[in-house]
Parts: sequence; structure tokens; C-alpha cells
Amino acid sequence: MDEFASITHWTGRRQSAEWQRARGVLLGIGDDAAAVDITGASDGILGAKHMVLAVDTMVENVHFSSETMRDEDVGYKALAANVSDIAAMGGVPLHALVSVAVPKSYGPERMRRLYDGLYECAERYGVAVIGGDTTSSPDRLVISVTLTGTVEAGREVRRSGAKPGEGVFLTGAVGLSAAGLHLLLAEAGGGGAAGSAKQRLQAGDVEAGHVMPHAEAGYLELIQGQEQDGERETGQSRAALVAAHQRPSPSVRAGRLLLEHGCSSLNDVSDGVASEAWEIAEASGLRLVLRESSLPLNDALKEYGVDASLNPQEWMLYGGEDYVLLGTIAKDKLEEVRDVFREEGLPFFEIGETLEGPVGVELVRESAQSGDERNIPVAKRGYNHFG
Ligand SMILES: Nc1ncnc2c1ncn2[C@@H]1O[C@H](COP(=O)(O)OP(=O)(O)O)[C@@H](O)[C@H]1O
Ligand SMILES: Cc1ncc(C[n+]2csc(CCOP(=O)(O)OP(=O)(O)O)c2C)c(N)n1
Ligand SMILES: [Mg+2]
Repeated sequence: MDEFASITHWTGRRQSAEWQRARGVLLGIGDDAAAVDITGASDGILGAKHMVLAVDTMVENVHFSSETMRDEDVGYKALAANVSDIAAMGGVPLHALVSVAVPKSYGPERMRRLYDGLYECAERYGVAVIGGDTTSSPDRLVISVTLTGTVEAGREVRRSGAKPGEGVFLTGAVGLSAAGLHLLLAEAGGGGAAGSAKQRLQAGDVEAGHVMPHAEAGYLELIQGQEQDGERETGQSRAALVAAHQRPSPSVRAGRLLLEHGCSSLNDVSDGVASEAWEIAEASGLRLVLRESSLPLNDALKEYGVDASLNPQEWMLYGGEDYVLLGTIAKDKLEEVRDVFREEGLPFFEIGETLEGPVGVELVRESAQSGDERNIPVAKRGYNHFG
């Protein structure tokens, strides 16, 4: 199959012209460039709007491998990671351009499966696929997605908008994706150690009083002693962790609600809560204090951590690829937001607060015995491609 036939094989007859027109698409795949009219898009935005744009790339053996992701998952997640960036601006995702560099080992059927997953995500979030680029690759698959979205003019939610004295929240569970990756690599054999290498602390972190590594006492023992909430089917936890890794659910609806209710900053959790919290703290010039007992410890994560004798807090703070939103909002707005999220059946976890500088991120740990509290500095680290 030549290049053009391949593109048609992957993308042809996936989205009707009518469906795309509702997203403002005037001209889709097939010409030198696509043409769109964002003012004509039915995106639910009334009045003046601005465009928000994001791009994210996934590289085989960096972001995924044949052991961790099926081809469908790669396509799904490549788009989902971008959808999450648009959600983190409070925006509505609209148009995607997809660039792929394809090795010989990926025949037409594998690429078609990749696009099955990509279009599944596109349908779920209402994204029109309007173009892309195709090249060969000597060795590994690379997929890069560029996504547009819209947001009420001048209302995009930035990282820099947090103010001292606000609440800090998460729109979903964290740590599951990293635990899912650990599990998949461990099951693949031999990869478990390699997979957790990134999750180990550098020696210096412990002396510096940073959050303890998996082997250290405290959190793991604490949660080991806790009751599990009810019986869990074997495999249920595994499925939850694997799904979180392979099929993230970006918080678009949550982002829209948060914008509407005047949240002051948002960041999506791609590199880990610690890293994203540091980005908000630095951009906004304040201290961000998280409460250890308020971090949402998911049952499946807890169970896997206990089984693997690894501290799930490591995954929660430093794992990444959760694609939920971390943000801040004035405390007097918390109650209405809490209610709205409950009504819509969306998770909303209040995990800390912002204080006046110096810039940094801390974790308040309460002693189980004495009830004493101490603040532990949270290391500024997360997934780093050049680390
Ligand atoms: N991987 C892809 N996924 C989706 N659309 C693609 C992809 N590659 C190319 N396209 C689209 O197919 C059409 C033809 O692409 P191409 O032959 O690369 O055009 P050109 O030679 O003008 O760059 C364009 O509309 C382009 O946006
Ligand atoms: C096989 C494999 N090894 C390691 C990882 C872990 N990993 C790769 S990239 C990444 C962070 C997110 O990627 P990035 O490109 O930094 O996303 P961005 O911040 O640009 O959205 C993580 C945790 C993985 N997903 N798969
Ligand atoms: Mg990026």
C-alpha cells in the first residue's frame, strides 16, 4: 500500500462531513491544509472565544512498548494526552492533526488498529481529525498529535493564577497509571526492576528529608494496617491499574466546570503531582502545601502497593501520566464546586492549600501515634526525559 492509500485506509470514512462541520471544519483530510471556522463550531461556548493549541508526541520505547500498550491504546493515548492539555486550560477540544513516523514492522493493519483507538478517543471527546503527516521511520514508531480547542475569550486557566490562601484540588485518582506501568513491566518479566528504576529516590533525597522511598517505614505500614473496603474480585485491581495506564480519561468536563466557577489555576498531571504542583507554585510565586492524609489513595493502588511491597505514595506524587487536573480555587468557592461535582458524579479531592511564599511544595504528615504534624519538603522531580 502506498502512502496515500495508507492514509485513506487509516482515516477514510471515520467521521462524516456533517459531524466534522458541527466542529467548524470547512475542509478536512485531502488537501494541502485543513480549513476551519472556530466561530461556527458547536462547542458550547457563547460569545467571543479564543483558540488554545497543544501538541504532544509519543515515542516507542519511551512512552510505550509492545509490552505495555496495544496499538489501539497508543492511538487512544496519543490523542488523550492532548485532550488533557486542552482540559487544563478550561477549554473544549476540537481539531486534531496527526503526524506519524512508521517503521516497516507496522504493516497496514497495525496502523489501522492504532487509528481505531485514536478515533475512539476522538469520538468520545468530540474531536475532528482534520489532517496530519506520514513518514517512514527506520526503527521505532513516533506519533505526534496537535490539537486545537476553544475557550471563552480571555478566560483560559493558567498555571500562574493561584493566590495564597486558596484550596488545592485534584479531579481524579493519581498514581494508578504508574502502578499499571510497573505491573505491566513486571508481568513482561525482568522489566519490573527497570520499570521502577525511575521511581527510586536518589540517595540524597532521603537525607534531605524528602518523601521516603518505597522501602522506608511509615506510609506503607500505615496503609497495611487499614481495612480494605470490601471484597475485591481477583483481577479487578489489575484491570483498574492497567486501564488507567492504557486509557486515561482526561478531565474535560471538570475543566469546564472549574473555569465556570472561577478556579484560579490548573495543570494536568502528566509528569506527576509533585512536578505539576511545583509548576503552579513557581508560576504563581507561592507555597503549595499538600496534606498526606487527603491524597486520594485508590483501593487498587493500595492493594498493588501492599502486594508488591512498594510505597504507593511514590507513584501518587512522582509517577505521572494520570491526566487528571491539579488546580487551585478560592476557599469560599469550594463548597459550590464540591456540590456541582457531586451532582455530576465527578470526583473532586481537596488535597491542600496555598500559602504566601517562599516558593515550594510541602507535604503535611501527621504522626499516627502522637498526632503531631510535620511538613516535609516535596522533591521537585517527576518524569524527566533528560533526567
Ligand atoms: N497520518 C495522517 N493522519 C491523518 N491525516 C493525514 C496523515 N498524513 C497525511 N494526512 C492528511 O492527508 C492529506 C495528504 O497528506 P500529504 O500527502 O502529506 O499532503 P502534502 O503532500 O500536501 O503534505 C493531507 O490532508 C494531510 O493532512
Ligand atoms: C515503556 C514505558 N516506559 C516508561 C514510561 C513512563 N513515562 C514515559 S513518558 C512519561 C511522562 C509523560 O510524558 P511527557 O512526554 O513528558 O508528557 P507531557 O508532560 O509532555 O504531557 C512517563 C511517566 C512509559 N509510559 N512507558
Ligand atoms: Mg509535552
